[in-house]
Amino acid sequence: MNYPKKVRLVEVGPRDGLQNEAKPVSVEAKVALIDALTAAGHSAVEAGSFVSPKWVPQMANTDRVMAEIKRKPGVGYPVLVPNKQGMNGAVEAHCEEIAIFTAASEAFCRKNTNCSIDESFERFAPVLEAAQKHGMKVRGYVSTVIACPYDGKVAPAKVAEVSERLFRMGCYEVSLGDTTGVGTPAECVTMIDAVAARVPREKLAAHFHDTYGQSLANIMAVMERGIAVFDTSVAGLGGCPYAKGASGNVGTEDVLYLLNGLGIDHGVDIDAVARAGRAICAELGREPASKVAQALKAKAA
Ligand SMILES: CC(C)(COP(=O)([O-])OP(=O)([O-])OC[C@H]1O[C@@H](n2cnc3c(N)ncnc32)[C@H](O)[C@@H]1OP(=O)([O-])[O-])[C@@H](O)C(=O)NCCC(=O)NCCSC(=O)C[C@@](C)(O)CC(=O)[O-]
Repeated sequence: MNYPKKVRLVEVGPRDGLQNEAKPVSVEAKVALIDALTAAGHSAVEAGSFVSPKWVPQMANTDRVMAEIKRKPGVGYPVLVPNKQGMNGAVEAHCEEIAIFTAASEAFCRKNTNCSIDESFERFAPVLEAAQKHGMKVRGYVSTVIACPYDGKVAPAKVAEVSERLFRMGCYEVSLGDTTGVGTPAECVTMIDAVAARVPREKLAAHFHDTYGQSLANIMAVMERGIAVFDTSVAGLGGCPYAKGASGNVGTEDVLYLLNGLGIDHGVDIDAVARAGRAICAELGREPASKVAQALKAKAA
């Protein structure tokens, strides 16, 4: 097997994990979660979004979260920014990294951000300009890289085209999102290879949701194709407000357990992540979705 020796995880639980939860989560609980995930050894923790509070109410307190977290040197705390207005919020909150997001399918892009794919890039232009001015790093997301909940199957060539636009625009990394978690390993490899023909492989990350239980198999398949950055969510929290039925991101604990078994370096303490997961699940009044988190919870009881 040709796996990377080292993998970098981007913990997206505080943003992707929480954005779909109906119960409002306090600033204090979000700050405690982000600080605990940082202390667990993560080098990137996505901390929130500067989007419309009418569209995604759960992210409305991101400015206060950014003001209160203990920012550890060397750790990235990206926030989602869809447009200039969101960028103004990120600048005011002294964010050092943002993530811009679009999709490979027109229907999802419109449902998610109320604009076409081309229009999303028009919105990004002033955002990138401001990011350069303020010395902020910019990550890019492409949603619906396998299928769209409205338009069906998505062509790998379209994913490659959108990814290349983000990369050429100045994103240091492009994260490829199987938003609804429908992909299987063979489809994911085909998609990754198509994108890697236009964007260097080492600039790509994979963002899998576990709706159909394929995410660990997909991670193994794309690791063999040279992908070494994965977005994961503590306790397997998550879903997308604009993709009905999509379940959580692949659980951080599940991925750490897999990587530990393969002897792949990652720098994150699985028990500390699991404790952070139990705390936020208690706050939400729900059980962890991640299988490994469930097993560790039973062991700890
Ligand atoms: C993109 C917009 C803002 C366009 O929304 P819009 O309605 O088209 O924007 P608008 O410019 O016409 O403005 C309308 C109202 O929104 C306000 N507004 C406008 N922009 C902002 C802003 N930045 N922050 C706060 N407020 C904003 C603006 O001030 C105005 O307020 P009003 O006058 O009605 O009171 C909206 O569609 C939106 O917020 N969508 C939510 C997008 C989102 O957060 N989706 C979930 C994250 S993406 C995801 O989960 C996928 C990913 C990344 O994880 C990968 C994967 O799995 O696929």
